[in-house]
Amino acid sequence: MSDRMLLCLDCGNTRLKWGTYDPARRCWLAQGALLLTEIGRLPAEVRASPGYSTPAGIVGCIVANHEARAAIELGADALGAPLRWNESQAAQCGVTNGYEEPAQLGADRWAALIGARHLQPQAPCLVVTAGTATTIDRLDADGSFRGGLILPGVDLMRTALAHHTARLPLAQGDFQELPCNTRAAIASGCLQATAGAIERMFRPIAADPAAICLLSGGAAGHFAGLLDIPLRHVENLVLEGLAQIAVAVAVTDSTA
Ligand SMILES: Nc1ncnc2c1ncn2[C@@H]1O[C@H](COP(=O)(O)OP(=O)(O)O)[C@@H](O)[C@H]1O
Ligand SMILES: CC(C)(COP(=O)(O)O)[C@@H](O)C(=O)NCCC(=O)O
Ligand SMILES: [K+]
Repeated sequence: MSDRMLLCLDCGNTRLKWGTYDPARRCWLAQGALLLTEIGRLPAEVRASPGYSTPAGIVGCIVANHEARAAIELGADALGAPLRWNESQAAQCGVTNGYEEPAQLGADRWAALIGARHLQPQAPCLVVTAGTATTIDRLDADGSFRGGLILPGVDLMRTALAHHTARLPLAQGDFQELPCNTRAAIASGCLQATAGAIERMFRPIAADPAAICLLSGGAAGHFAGLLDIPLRHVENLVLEGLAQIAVAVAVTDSTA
């Protein structure tokens, strides 16, 4: 396998997250994020990052629209490295996919499950990514993805209330146990809905002392403190999975 750097790209519905990965030392050189409106800056950002050299390859996952996809493909051309979009599959990197139609599972959820499998190989995991949407996915200790939930992300919940009611503002309130004003009631309701769904999904695995919830995504910090379950925060679990996929792909390509 080439020891050259690999670039991983996770394009969600709000932001493009990127990371440069050193496969020889198995560590990140740099990570960053751009709003979808800033995708054109990707080549410049990545080139300016610590330890940059032309990547041997780029592995990405995308759940955003065609415009974002086309812009990223242009960026990959500018960086002079081949780009491979990873899709959800029936099995990959030690994870098997329990979805009725494996390809229907969001490619970001799939990569996050692979990241979880790598970081907690022996444990039953609840894999939570809190972004535009919040996803709550169950991964058993043998690597089987058993199914999961899609909720509006915490910001989307607040936005939906503001857009579809006459009297509710776009609230930025703090969390309160028993809110006594509208802003705190909205903010706390959205956070409790999310935390409650996570804790409910954790219940079936809670008896296993190794069971853990892996929490990632840009909105994770809003409710992490509310969760009363074993928790590990991972800065970007999707990128962790993409790095494992990129290494596996590079091995396959070099032996083909
Ligand atoms: N600087 C920021 N810009 C945009 N969203 C942010 C920022 N900081 C935190 N967030 C939160 O992160 C969420 C986006 O997280 P992210 O994991 O990038 O989502 P996605 O994968 O859907 O693009 C937003 O909905 C918001 O709650
Ligand atoms: C659920 C999602 C919208 C999450 O997207 P994100 O919050 O990361 O932008 C995305 O994973 C998706 O479009 N999934 C396809 C449907 C599915 O997973 O069943
Ligand atoms: K998500």
